[in-house]
Amino acid sequence: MTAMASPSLSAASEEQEIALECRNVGKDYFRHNGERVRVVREVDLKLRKGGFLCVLGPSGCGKTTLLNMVAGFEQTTEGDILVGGKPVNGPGPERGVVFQSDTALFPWLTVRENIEYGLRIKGISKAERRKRADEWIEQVGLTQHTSKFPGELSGGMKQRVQIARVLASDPEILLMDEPFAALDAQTRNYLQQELSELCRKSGKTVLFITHDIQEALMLADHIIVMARAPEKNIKAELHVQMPYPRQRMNETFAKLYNRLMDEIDNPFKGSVRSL
Ligand SMILES: Nc1ncnc2c1ncn2[C@@H]1O[C@H](COP(=O)(O)OP(=O)(O)OP(=O)(O)O)[C@@H](O)[C@H]1O
Repeated sequence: MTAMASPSLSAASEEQEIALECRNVGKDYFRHNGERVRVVREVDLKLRKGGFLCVLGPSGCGKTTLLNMVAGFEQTTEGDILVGGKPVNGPGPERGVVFQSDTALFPWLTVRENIEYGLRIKGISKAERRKRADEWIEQVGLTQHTSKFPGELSGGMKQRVQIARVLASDPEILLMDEPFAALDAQTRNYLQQELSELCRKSGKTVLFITHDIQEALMLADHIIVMARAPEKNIKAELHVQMPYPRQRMNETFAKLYNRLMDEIDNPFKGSVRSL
């Protein structure tokens, strides 16, 4: 493994269209005692259109904070975030967010109504809403459950509704914050395959947060490893060249898994490592 300095981490070569760019992004929070804490530090990255970037790192390293800034839910303290070349100043329809928890669904609306909701806000006609919602319901395998309420669904089904709802609005970038973390292993594996296939078919750009190395290796074409404070956030990057659909039980997978494991376990060495 070679350590190498990288002034700007890049999931995109210069000639590829850039969907998302973070330039020296930092975020401070203030503790209840007034102490200022920098939780995101000097994040530089580029994500190409159609790319699948996983941000991997231990609990508390600032993954969700970074995603929230890209989503426009939080402001940066330092640096800039650009989506499609335009600065992010708040949430926008070109970014669709899938959360870890199913509380993002409206419990009083059916599966179809939940998916139609965002389309209604956008002023899309009733017939078109119905058509789009039903197409996505089918894509995520919920046709038998169209008229059920979230309370009548399993955790995996609810996450599928969230994914369908976001994809039905046709955002350019999908921002996913540990969307499968609360699911059992079997459902999680199944949904990873499903998501990977959906994203490849639709050509969506994805920023996906996880602390699960296997999940990152199943999904991403590019992985960045974040470290906890006080170091600079990004400590390593990996371009994953395994073909899709991926198999967990092969030698390359195991090798990359071990490299990432080492990287997460090891103290930060001061320059970004290319794995
Ligand atoms: N609103 C806030 N005010 C103060 N500190 C915060 C706030 N939100 C997050 N933090 C702190 O910022 C740090 C990073 O939190 P963040 O949720 O981004 O980490 P994470 O890597 O996503 O963790 P996890 O994997 O556990 O979700 C943590 O130490 C957390 O306590």
